[in-house]
Amino acid sequence: MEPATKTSTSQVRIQPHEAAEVWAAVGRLTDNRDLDTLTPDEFVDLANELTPHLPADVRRRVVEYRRYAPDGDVVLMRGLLPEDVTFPRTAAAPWAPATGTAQGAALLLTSVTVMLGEPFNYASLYDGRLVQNMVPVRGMEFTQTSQSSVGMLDWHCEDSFRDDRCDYAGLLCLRGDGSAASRYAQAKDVRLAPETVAVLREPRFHVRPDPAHVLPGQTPLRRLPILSGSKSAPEIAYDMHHLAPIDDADAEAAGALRDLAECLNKVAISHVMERGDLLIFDNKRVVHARTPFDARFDGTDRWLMRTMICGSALTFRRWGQRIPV
Ligand SMILES: O=C(O)CCC(=O)C(=O)O
Ligand SMILES: [Fe+2]
Repeated sequence: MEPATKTSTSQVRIQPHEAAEVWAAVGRLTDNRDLDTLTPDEFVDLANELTPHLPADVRRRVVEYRRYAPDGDVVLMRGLLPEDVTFPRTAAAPWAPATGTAQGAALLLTSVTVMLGEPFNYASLYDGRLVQNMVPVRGMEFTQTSQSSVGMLDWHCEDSFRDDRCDYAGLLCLRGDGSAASRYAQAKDVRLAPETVAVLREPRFHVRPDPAHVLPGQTPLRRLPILSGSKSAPEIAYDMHHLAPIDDADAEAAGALRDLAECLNKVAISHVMERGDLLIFDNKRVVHARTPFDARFDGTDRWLMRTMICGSALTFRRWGQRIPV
């Protein structure tokens, strides 16, 4: 088993002159427009136009990751944002519209992730904004949402309560915080007794909706196995706080969940996101978390932008819209 001190599965370093060239292309394509006036489809179309301007190595590595993930289910790109670009104050909410140079960062993030499929968001999450801000929010410090800070954001996959949850998510860091480590654990690194794995592969669990979603009425609990898929590329659906055995008396299932939580901590990969880091993870094969950090709420707090990606053209066409309900 790999030691827990690993920092990432795969890294791509973007050179300063490459980042400057891409940023210049962002400027040309934006052409002084307010990108917030574009529809989500128009925004993604524009991001697609930016993609050919990305460094060839970035494009090659993203396609390789999508096809074979040869170096693992998490990929980290570093140095995507030029050092001399300044960003506005950290957004005040996940759904706050990007302004000024932050619009360019959102476009850049989308130009990379669009190589994996269709960027989307649910109408129920953060006002359905395509690019969301992962920022601390006052009063939300101890929640199990991206708005938390002094509280640990525990192990989860994005939106396990939906069977059409995203295939990938991309996180671009505009402003880092030295104490906040993003943590990842890959399903393929999980080592458990065969009988525990067998329990986790049975649909003996159900998951509650993520509290970050604004949902009408009672959403039914989704019944699911925690582990699925092939042995060589296993899939995982996990949310430490919102998942439980369907049967309260199912001690075997509860025990398997405990063993899994312990194992995830052992195989965790940690990375402190710095400005210009773009982290992409496979939401079907990786669970993630974030360690506590202090928020000042003064415009200088940690700021990541996130997009979620649907890798299936079929699912995307079924939704019939980029912001499905
Ligand atoms: O802030 C991070 O590193 C991850 C945030 C996250 O996982 C979330 O908002 O769901
Ligand atoms: Fe998350």
